[in-house]
Amino acid sequence: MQLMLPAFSTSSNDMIKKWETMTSNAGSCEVDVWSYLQQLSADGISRAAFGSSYEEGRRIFELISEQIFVAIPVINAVYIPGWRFVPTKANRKIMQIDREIQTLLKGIIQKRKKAINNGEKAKDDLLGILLQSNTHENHDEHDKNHGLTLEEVIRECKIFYMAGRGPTAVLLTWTLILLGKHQDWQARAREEVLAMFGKSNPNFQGLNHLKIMNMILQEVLRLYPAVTQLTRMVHKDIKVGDIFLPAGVMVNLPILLVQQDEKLWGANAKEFNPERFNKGISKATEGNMSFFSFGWGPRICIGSNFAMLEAKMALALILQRFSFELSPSYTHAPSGLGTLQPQFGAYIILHRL
Ligand code: HEM
Repeated sequence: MQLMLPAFSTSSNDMIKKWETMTSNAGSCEVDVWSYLQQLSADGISRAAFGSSYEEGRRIFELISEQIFVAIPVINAVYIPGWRFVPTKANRKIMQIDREIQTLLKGIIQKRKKAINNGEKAKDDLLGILLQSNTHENHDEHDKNHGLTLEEVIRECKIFYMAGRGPTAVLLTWTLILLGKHQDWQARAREEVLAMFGKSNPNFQGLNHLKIMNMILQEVLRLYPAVTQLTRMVHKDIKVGDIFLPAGVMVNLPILLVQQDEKLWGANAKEFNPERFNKGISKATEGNMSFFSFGWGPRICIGSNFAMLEAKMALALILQRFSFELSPSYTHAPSGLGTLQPQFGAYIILHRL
């Protein structure tokens, strides 16, 4: 994870520089932080996973967003087996975008493979790690018996790209909104950051020791989980408590509802109170399975440490340089399509420190 820190630092500092320019005249300005944080998180995942900056990978991001936009109505429609192979307008668009993404990613991968074959050291990013493990395992990219095929490497990169860029922006956005509203917690978080780093660039060890910030991020994840629900299929008949679940049944796990349930979290379940995480997650949950913003079990999010480190880096840099409050033009309207997003943006007033 430590190797990813320079990527997070570069992306966050790029965003901070833009905000500094915007506040340079009046000392303060109103910003819709949602769009900046989406770009920050896209940039972070791009640099960390592909070593390419957001600017270079912009076309890929545009394509993935376009594909999701076209695919959502198709996914939400009544399921008909084999329908996705019927050449409807939407299906043809999805396939065309897919081909374009594959071509772009193939270009990046092939450039890297050439460099590795020419004796260059593999880069310390996800793609570099996948390709290097493949050069040991698999000298023939079409040999399906060893290592990953080129298509599989592409698929892995695409999953990372898609799974990694959205939720961290969501976490950071709700954090700024809540800290904009709860000035006492913003002040406590800033005090901790300044005591740890002063105005210097945050380092890995320091970020891992920010207790107040960790409590704040846990509480934001509890109240505004980026992924609001999970679905699982029951594979064999099972009894859970008094409920019998036959094989084949789909079960919905409503993360958001469980994490705000008063029976599990007490009468103040819906209030923002990071203090509840003061003694860690197991104390806060009293041993219940009531906090699972990153999922649970074998399919738990593999990017949770990545997301927390990126969020801490960005938040520490913001707190060092700005104080902020909610703008009167902010409308609170969390919307749950895909991830839990602020439907009308996240308008914050930034003040230069
Ligand atoms: C605050 C940020 C994030 C949240 C709240 C989050 C949440 C989740 C959740 C709820 C799941 C589903 C787990 C399950 O089915 O049990 C998941 C899966 C996944 N996440 Fe994240 N995630 C975040 C950031 C990231 C990042 C930054 C990456 C990549 C670097 C990432 C990569 C993945 C992948 C690849 C999966 C699929 C794992 C699998 O199916 O085996 N996530 N995430």
